[in-house]
Amino acid sequence: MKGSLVRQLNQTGLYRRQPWPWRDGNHSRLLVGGARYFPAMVESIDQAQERILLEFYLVSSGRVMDELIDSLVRARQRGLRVWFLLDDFGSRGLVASDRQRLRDAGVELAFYNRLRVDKWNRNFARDHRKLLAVDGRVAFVGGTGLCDEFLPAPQGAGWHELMLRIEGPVVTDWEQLFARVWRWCRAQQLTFTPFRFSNAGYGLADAGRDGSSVHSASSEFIAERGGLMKVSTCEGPQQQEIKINFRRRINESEQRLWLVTAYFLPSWSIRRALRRAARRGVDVRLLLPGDLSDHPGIFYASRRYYQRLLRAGVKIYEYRASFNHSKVCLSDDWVSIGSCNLDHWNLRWNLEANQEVIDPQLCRQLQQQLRRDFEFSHQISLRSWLARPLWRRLYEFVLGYLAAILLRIF
Ligand SMILES: O=P(O)(O)OC[C@H](O)CO
Repeated sequence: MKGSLVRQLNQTGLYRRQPWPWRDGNHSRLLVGGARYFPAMVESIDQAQERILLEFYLVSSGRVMDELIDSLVRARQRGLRVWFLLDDFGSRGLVASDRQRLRDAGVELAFYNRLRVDKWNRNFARDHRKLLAVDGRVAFVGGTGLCDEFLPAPQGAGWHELMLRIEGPVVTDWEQLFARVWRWCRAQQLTFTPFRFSNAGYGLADAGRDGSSVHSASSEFIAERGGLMKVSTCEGPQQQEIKINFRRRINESEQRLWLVTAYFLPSWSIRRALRRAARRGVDVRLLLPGDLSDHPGIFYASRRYYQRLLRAGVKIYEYRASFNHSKVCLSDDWVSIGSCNLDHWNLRWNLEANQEVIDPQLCRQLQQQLRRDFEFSHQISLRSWLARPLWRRLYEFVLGYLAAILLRIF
C-alpha cells in the first residue's frame, strides 16, 4: 500500500527529486510566540499587493482564524488572489461557517488528501507544512498552526512556538513548492511571476548536493548579499531530504548542536549521530516538551531513548513553562526551522518543509532565544534519570513498545 501511494504521488508530480537550490540575498527575523507572529502575518496580508498563499496543517476556528479570515476577506476586496491549502484531517476544527466565509469572499480552497474509509492507511498521508507567502516577496515558515492554542494563556493554551519571517528570493521556491501540492489537490497549474528583488539572489550552482561550498561562504559575503537559504522537504519514505540534511549536520557539527522538537521519536541513525556528536565533545542539547505535551503518550514513549543519550553526554532539557511545540535545529552556523518534528511518523507519512539558513545574525538570535528556553526547562541528569521510580520505567516501556508496534504495522 505504501509503495503504491509513493508511485501515485510520483506520477502526479508531487515529489521533487532535485533538491531546492541555496539562494542568497535573503533576510530573516525570528518571531517568538503567537502574540508576535500572528499580528505580523496579518500585517503582511494587509500590505499584500498581488497574491497570498497559505498552507497549514492545524487550522481551527477561533480568534486566530477570525482575524486571519477578516484580513483575507479584506485582501479579496482589494482584488488580490488568495489560495488556501488545508489538510483535510488537520483542518477538521475549521467550522462550516468559516469555510463558507472564505468561499464567499472568493478565497480558493483546496483540501489535501480527503479522508475516506476506502483509502485505509493512505488516510495517514498528511500535509503537515506551515507556510504563508505574500507577493512572492515575504514568507512565514515555522511550526505554528492557525489556532488559538498558540495564543498566550489565558486567551489560548499558550503553546510555545517559533516562526521565521523571510524576505528574499527563496520565497519563489516556497511558492513553487506550494504550487506542486495545489496541482496534486486541484489538478490546476498555478504560475506566479517572481518578485523582482533589487539584489536578485542566485541559486548557488556550485553548492553541490551537500551545500558544502555554501558553508565556506564568508560572513562578509553573507553580510553583503544577505543570508543563504534553501527550502528542504520530506515527502514520504522515498524523499527525506530534511532528515538527511539534519543527520549530515549532526555528523559535521563541531561546537554546538541544539535540537528542539515537539515529538521526539527520531530514527536510530539520528539517535546514533547525536550520541557520536556528544562523544566528540560537541555541545549536544535536546529541548523537549516535557509532560505538558498535548500527546503525553508520545512524550513517555520518547523517554525510552533518554538513557543512552544521557550516557553519551547529550544534555536533555524538558520545557516547563508550557507545551513547547517548536521544531528547530541549530548546528554551528546552520539553522533548520519548519514543520518537521523528525519523528518516524512524520517522516513516513507527511509532507514536511523546513527552511535551512546560514546567517550568523539569525544564529545569534536563535541562540539567545534557546538559552532563554533552557532557563525555563528542567535539565535531566543521568543520576536522577537512573533513580526514577519503577512505575515510570514501566509506563515508558509499555508506551515505547506500543509506539514501535504501531510504526511496524503502519
Ligand atoms: O503536528 P504538529 O507538530 O504541527 O502539532 C499539531 C499536533 O498534531 C496537535 O496535536
